[in-house]
Amino acid sequence: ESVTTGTCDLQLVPYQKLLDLHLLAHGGFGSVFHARHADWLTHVAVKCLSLDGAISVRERKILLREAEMMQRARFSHIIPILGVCEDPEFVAIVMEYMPNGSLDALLHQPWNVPYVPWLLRIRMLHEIALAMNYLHSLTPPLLHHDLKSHNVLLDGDFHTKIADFGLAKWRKQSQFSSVGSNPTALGAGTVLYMPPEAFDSEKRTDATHDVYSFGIIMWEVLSRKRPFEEAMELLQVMFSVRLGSRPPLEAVPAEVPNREFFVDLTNRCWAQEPQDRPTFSNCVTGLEKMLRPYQPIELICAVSELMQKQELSR
Ligand SMILES: CNC(=O)c1cc(Oc2ccc(NC(=O)Nc3ccc(SCC(=O)O)c(F)c3)c(F)c2)ccn1
Repeated sequence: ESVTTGTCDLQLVPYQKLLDLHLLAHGGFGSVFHARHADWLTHVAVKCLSLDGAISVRERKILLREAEMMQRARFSHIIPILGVCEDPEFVAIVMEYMPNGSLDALLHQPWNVPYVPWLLRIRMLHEIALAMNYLHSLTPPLLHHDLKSHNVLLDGDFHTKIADFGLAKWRKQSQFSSVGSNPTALGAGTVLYMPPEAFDSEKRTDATHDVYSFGIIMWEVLSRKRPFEEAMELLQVMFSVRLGSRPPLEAVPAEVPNREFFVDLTNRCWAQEPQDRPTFSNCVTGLEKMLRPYQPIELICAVSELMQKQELSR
């Protein structure tokens, strides 16, 4: 019993197989629950659209479109979809549960995570660039347009998985829906990762929009600071970004290995002119060079060091 979308089929998950459902995240247009699957014996994340009451035809269509997109986006560093639940009174997407939460939480909760090894940070940036390079190399390219640290999730081994909660805004009906009209209606976090051209209602953003967002994420990973946290208003961020202002590169610590490379790559990713930004394949090539000098065992030690310190600070 499965739903065929695109190449391989999705499992149809009966609602009664989802045990111990409890709320993980809630937004204007949807909710995400944690659950255990009765047969698979694994933890799953379940996303349903929580519009008023009954499941509308429109709601079902939107969720199935998201499932198709996730199906099309299947890749090693993109959150894996496991199935869809299509009961009369409950329609949802079932996907892998990410036990280590979001990159945003890892970076900005120093009391929980006192230290994030540089080597692990470089691996994370490399994996995000790989995932985005994959999306952009699909035909037609799959543009994310909401890449932010909140949408980067971490599995049990702290490997990154690109996600798109999309709870605060209507699913992208078209890739080129310009947000110039009312960007502050989007989730607050979104504006911080939007390139200057996105604030021009005439202009359409393209693949370089995601590269700009990646530049902001790179700064955030290396500085462990929130971008533009000094700004009082999102409108301030929009105007200053359009005038060329960016988070301060001095916040990238001196002890970052190959600091010059990261400062340069960050500057190029968040360039004011879209055509001056690198492609994700350029980013992957550069980041791979940064990882090459390390032995695999060093990464394993970095992850276990993080786990131990996280354990201690619990
Ligand atoms: C502690 N652990 C957790 O809290 C947790 C929460 C969790 O919640 C969700 C996260 C993401 C999604 N949905 C989603 O990722 N959809 C989607 C759509 C399109 C594309 S393709 C690119 C694009 O077009 O954006 C794509 F890559 C992804 C969701 F439904 C639930 C999942 C796992 N663990």
